[in-house]
Amino acid sequence: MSLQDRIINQFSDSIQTKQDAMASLCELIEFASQKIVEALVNDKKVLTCGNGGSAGDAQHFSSEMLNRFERERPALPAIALSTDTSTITSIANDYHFDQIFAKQLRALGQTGDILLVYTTSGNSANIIQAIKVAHDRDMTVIALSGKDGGALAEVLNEADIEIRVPSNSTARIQEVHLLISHCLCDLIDQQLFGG
Ligand SMILES: O=C(CO)[C@@H](O)[C@H](O)[C@H](O)[C@H](O)COP(=O)(O)O
Ligand SMILES: [Zn+2]
Repeated sequence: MSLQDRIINQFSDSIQTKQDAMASLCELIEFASQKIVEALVNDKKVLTCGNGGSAGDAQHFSSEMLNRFERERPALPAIALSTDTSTITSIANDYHFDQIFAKQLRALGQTGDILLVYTTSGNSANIIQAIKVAHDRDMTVIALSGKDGGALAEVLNEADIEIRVPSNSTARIQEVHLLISHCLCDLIDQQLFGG
């Protein structure tokens, strides 16, 4: 296969995964946006986390909340738990990597806040630990996942929302997670500030 054929395959797979996700996930994305809006109008905030490329997704979403998405509007409260290297390295060094998000959440998470997690496998232990702390704090969890949902699917409760991308490819799932993040930003702005 030529290099250009490989590119065409990547684009085709990405387009197909997005079409599959569009067909199955619209209602859940709408519901997740309503949960976030409900938290924001009650002076709560969104905390985000993920590993690797998903750490970037978490940071990407929080920056669009704190700064702006596509229109001028007031800043919205969000914190990415994957950005503070001093805190992350000290928690991992002194305790365990599994605790890097959970310990921050114990300090920053409050009842009614939203924990927005990004994980393609659903099996990242530090995400599972963060979800357990979120439940202790009566926070709602919104999980952007993929594959078979992994261990995450078993720790979520009925008040949480799992948006599982129908794919087994980490890259394809991440590409759809980014699109879902942008949908959430658009829907949040629309519900809070109108059209
Ligand atoms: O971006 C990529 C692969 O596309 C990687 O950095 C990937 O995010 C990392 O392997 C993560 O550790 C995977 O974590 P998860 O999605 O299984 O929770
Ligand atoms: Zn990636």
